[in-house]
Amino acid sequence: MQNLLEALVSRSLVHDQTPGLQARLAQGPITGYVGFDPTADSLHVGHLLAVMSLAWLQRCGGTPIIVVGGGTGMVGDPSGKRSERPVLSVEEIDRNVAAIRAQLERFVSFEGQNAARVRNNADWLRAIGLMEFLRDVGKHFTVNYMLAKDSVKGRMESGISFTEFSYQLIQAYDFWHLFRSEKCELQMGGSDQWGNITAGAELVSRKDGASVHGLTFPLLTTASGTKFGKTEGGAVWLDPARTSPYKFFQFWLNTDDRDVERLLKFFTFLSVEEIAALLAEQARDPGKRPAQRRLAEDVTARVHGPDVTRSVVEASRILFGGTDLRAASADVLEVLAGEIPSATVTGDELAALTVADLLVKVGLAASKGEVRRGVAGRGFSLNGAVLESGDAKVAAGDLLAGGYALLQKGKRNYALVKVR
Ligand SMILES: Nc1ncnc2c1ncn2[C@@H]1O[C@H](COP(=O)(O)OP(=O)(O)OP(=O)(O)O)[C@@H](O)[C@H]1O
Ligand SMILES: N[C@@H](Cc1ccc(O)cc1)C(=O)O
Repeated sequence: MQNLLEALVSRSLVHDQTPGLQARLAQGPITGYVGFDPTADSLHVGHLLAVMSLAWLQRCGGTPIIVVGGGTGMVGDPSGKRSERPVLSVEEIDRNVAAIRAQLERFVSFEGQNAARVRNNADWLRAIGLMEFLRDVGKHFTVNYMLAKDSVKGRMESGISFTEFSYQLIQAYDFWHLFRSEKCELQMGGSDQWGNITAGAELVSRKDGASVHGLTFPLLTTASGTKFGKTEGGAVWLDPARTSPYKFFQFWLNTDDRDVERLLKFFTFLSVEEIAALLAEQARDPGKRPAQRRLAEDVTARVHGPDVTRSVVEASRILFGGTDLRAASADVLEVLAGEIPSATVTGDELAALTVADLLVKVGLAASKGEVRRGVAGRGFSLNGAVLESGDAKVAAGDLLAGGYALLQKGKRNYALVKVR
């Protein structure tokens, strides 16, 4: 079986590790965890590295524990944050926990000897009494130690509440609790989590005299310097209601050539040799972007499932040319209708409207005059065929699957009309 550290190092997934991890892994598979705080009702692609690290742990024979932070979410992690986190109500936290838990469960297997486990730290943290906590946990840390953490140092100017200052001890308690109750010996997280992870290892060592381990992965930025996972529209979410599977797919497809090798290593299970072969293919035919395509298909399938991915791949093929529209299924056109301007008309309305009316209705032209001029310049198409006249009507028999007509202005502007 593959060694976890070797697997992660070969994919440049290791930013930092505690001494002795290699030696511990040489003794056999390990139980390890990653925690996710319920700051929103969905994970975003920035969380996917953490999810992949748990999947690798399982592939290497280890037992992954997913911790959802119903307790820590009440406190707020200052790591990597320049200002205080907003306080969420307990109801909101519990709702978010349920939503992200369902997303996380898709990435690991709950079968076999090393089946994954899911834990909610609300179950142990919400019950702790303050006196007990100060005595049993707080006593093991000096304020000096806590002040030296980057998460706190970075806030010395702007200020940090006592609540967020204590966060490192709460996360430390989790690690100790999981060590005690499930023999969990490894915690992984983004590089911003290093301070919290090492505080946990410190607590286990102080209370139980045992050594446990930590591993962090790099915080991803793109070649253009932005934090990975953010677009102008904000974060790229896993929840299809927040980021449609089509936009999710496009996010990966648009990966810069300079980033694609790194992202294939991080976010797919393709072997290093398979990745090298894809890049060689890319070098031969850069226009087809086989590396980006494979990345986008692979990640979208893992997050949204193979059926949705097939529709999305097909829909993007339609917009980027080179497909026979007559072969498009109603599902695919429905995916497209969610992404491009569209309008719905009844059969009677269709019979009464000209194509020029429809182009104006969906916003591809401001007026019939614009349609006339555009048609003269062969600038509009209907279902892939250049429009010869704006006065034509769309016959029911010309409609695509699902009762759709695809209108197009120039190369890049599309709209759909759905006939009810
Ligand atoms: N670009 C990234 N690369 C690697 N890990 C990330 C990335 N973004 C987020 N993470 C990981 O996910 C965890 C949770 O992300 P968090 O909610 O703090 O970030 P965020 O939503 O990107 O925040 P914000 O945009 O408000 O800074 C982080 O602790 C970090 O370990
Ligand atoms: N602090 C982590 C989440 C986390 C919560 C509880 C833990 O025990 C571990 C990690 C984050 O903000 O990403």
